[in-house]
Amino acid sequence: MTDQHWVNLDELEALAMKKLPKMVWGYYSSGSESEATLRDNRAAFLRYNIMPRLMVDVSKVDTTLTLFGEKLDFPLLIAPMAYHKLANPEGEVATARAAAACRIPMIQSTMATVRKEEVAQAAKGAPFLMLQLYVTKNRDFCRNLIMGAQKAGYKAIAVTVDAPRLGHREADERDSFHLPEGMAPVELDSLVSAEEHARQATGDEPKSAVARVFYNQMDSALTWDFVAWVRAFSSMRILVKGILSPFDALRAVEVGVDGIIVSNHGGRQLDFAPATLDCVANIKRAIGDTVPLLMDGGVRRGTDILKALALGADAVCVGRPILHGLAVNGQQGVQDVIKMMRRDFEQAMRLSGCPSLKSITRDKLLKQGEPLSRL
Ligand SMILES: Cc1cc2nc3c(=O)[nH]c(=O)nc-3n(C[C@H](O)[C@H](O)[C@H](O)COP(=O)(O)O)c2cc1C
Ligand SMILES: CC(C)CC(=O)C(=O)O
Repeated sequence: MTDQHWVNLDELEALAMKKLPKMVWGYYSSGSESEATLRDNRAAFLRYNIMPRLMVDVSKVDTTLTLFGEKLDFPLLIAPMAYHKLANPEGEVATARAAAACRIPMIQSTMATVRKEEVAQAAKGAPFLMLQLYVTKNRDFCRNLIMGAQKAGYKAIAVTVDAPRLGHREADERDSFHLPEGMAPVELDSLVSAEEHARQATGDEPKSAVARVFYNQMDSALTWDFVAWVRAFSSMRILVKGILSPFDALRAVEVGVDGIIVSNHGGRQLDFAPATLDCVANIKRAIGDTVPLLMDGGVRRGTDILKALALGADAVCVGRPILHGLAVNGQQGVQDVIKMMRRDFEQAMRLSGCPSLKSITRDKLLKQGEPLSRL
């Protein structure tokens, strides 16, 4: 297996592990505490089988969809992740170019290592950009960030609601995770000095610099009235990211969000939170067709996308494999990841007898333990 030749995302992951410094690999790959949720995100996909229906004309399969008024080539978005420059010197610029080339949206993290205006430039041609928002205690800063994104042409914000504190990632503690000198989440410039991100902990402080900065800046008092607060000054669409309970999903719809991202943060926040795939159907039942439903966590195969859609998701987001592609081969590596997922999703649609996204329905799936007679 060479850098150029990997045939699935597990092989790509192994290449990325070899290439990245231990501290970066630890940060990218880990989940919180015993990593039960991290593992379960993947295991949940294995709990479902797909019952193919045959003799359906699948000579053409239509993977396209319209989301927030824009056309996507297939139902995949790039999940927000911090610090792309840890994987490649071009950082989020390379990722954004790949999103544009593959005509899928990118969600940029608040903790990006490239400014949002530069990312917007690089993403020209992508269906749209979203800015993921970590809500800072300093609300003036937060308002400026949102208005800056609106001005730069971002279509939506995705407010991350599963992180009143950063989850306890033991690899980061062990490695005293910190950013290399000269690298910083640039949007936070006016709040946190570059030295602070690179500083090693002293005394009783959290050993991980990311945990320390997060603790000092982010607002653990965040509640649902935040949505109305944003509405009052911004016309951007508002999504919430990190929903697992159908009650929270209903509450989100009640306060007027434009979309929900079912997520447990890739198993990095509450350990023993349920696998996201297991939450999708319940949430879909609760909110119906009110707003688009996205999900992320452990999506690695075309059949995974098909399963998520069959359970009620409109689209999925993919996280770590994007960073692996970026680490192994920059923009081209990210494009290769997206292309492979698209090819494999089309294959899953063909072999299961689903020529359109609409035809991917719950009755194509059989959960472990369910009798065949359910179909
Ligand atoms: C290295 C890394 C950094 C992340 N940074 C953010 C972030 O800044 N904001 C956020 O809302 N989620 C963040 N996430 C969570 C992802 O958006 C997403 O929920 C998760 O990675 C999806 O799972 P997957 O990696 O199994 O595809 C991060 C995840 C990873 C692995
Ligand atoms: C910089 C971090 C707060 C980004 C994050 O959400 C994560 O590492 O999971």
